[in-house]
Amino acid sequence: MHSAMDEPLLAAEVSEPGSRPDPGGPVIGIIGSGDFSRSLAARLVASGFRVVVGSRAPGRVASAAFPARVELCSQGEAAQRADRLLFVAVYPEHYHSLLGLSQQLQGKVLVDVSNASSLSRPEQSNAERLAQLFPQSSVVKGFNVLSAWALQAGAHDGNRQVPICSDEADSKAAVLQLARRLGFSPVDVGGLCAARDVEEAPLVLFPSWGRPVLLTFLLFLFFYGYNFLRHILLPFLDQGENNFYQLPLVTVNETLPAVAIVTLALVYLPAQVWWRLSSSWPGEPNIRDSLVGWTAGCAVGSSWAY
Ligand SMILES: NC(=O)C1=CN([C@@H]2O[C@H](COP(=O)(O)OP(=O)(O)OC[C@H]3O[C@@H](n4cnc5c(N)ncnc54)[C@H](OP(=O)(O)O)[C@@H]3O)[C@@H](O)[C@H]2O)C=CC1
Ligand SMILES: [Fe+3]
Repeated sequence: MHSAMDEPLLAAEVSEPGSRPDPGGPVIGIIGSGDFSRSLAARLVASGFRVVVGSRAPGRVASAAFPARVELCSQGEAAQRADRLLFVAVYPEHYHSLLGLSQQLQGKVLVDVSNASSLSRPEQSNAERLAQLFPQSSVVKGFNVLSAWALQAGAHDGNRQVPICSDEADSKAAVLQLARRLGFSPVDVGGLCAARDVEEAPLVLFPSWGRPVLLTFLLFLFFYGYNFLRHILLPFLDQGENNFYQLPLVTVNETLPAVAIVTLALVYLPAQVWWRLSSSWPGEPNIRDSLVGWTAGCAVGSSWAY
């Protein structure tokens, strides 16, 4: 029996990640001709894909804004011509203006690239709203964590993980595959209910840093208090020595190395101890694997220690 799983997800299936798809393969559509659309189109073309961009007014879009191989057309035409995947690169408040395209978008995969505008945790994510507006299409959330600049620059540096979620497994697989072809590292984060977190991810500054910062601050207070007692208060009470002028500089300087060494120990010692203990239990590879994770996860903490 023929199933959707038998169909190739994208243009010519290529097994090696570095290889390019067949330029005569399926067409990828983008609705909207703004910053994100331009960068995405450039990246898709550079990766060997055919691209159609649908604009409300294609005649008014500066043709130099897009690579020569990108075709600019009306939104309806782009929706029609895209074989399977269509990126919705318009702001969520304008999604309803696309309702007239429902017919052409039927059965297509809509990739919602929008970000949350605040961390107010609305009831519905943008992607869920898009899915509600277009029940005949399947919606995949993804690519929103990439800035237009990062899309153009490509995955040369740093962290280029792209969380992707959807309720439709086939559609999600197609977008995961596309992200990989563009040189990014897609991460399947589950169903569309995860979209709210994905949309808020670009707004969260230094995720997971709260506790390390608090712990470091408490350690600082502890050692500062200890040094104050030992070098300032006790000599003053004992011998009347006035060392209070040392508080802003000398005491801080005495405190910082202690904080650093304790933080470093907190970061590495638990993993080291467990590692040694677990190496004496030969049948416990899972514990060792999780320790590798622990040590890697301590990178954030170690930067504080330095
Ligand atoms: N810029 C970035 O770095 C990033 C953007 N994003 C997301 O991508 C989406 C697009 O962002 P961006 O490209 O920067 O935005 P722009 O303002 O640059 O472009 C938005 C485009 O939407 C189109 N559009 C369609 N319908 C309407 C409408 N009714 N009113 C106004 N515009 C409409 C317009 O294209 P036309 O006139 O041709 O129809 C316009 O160019 C947003 O959801 C954003 O959150 C996500 C990550 C990064
Ligand atoms: Fe280190």
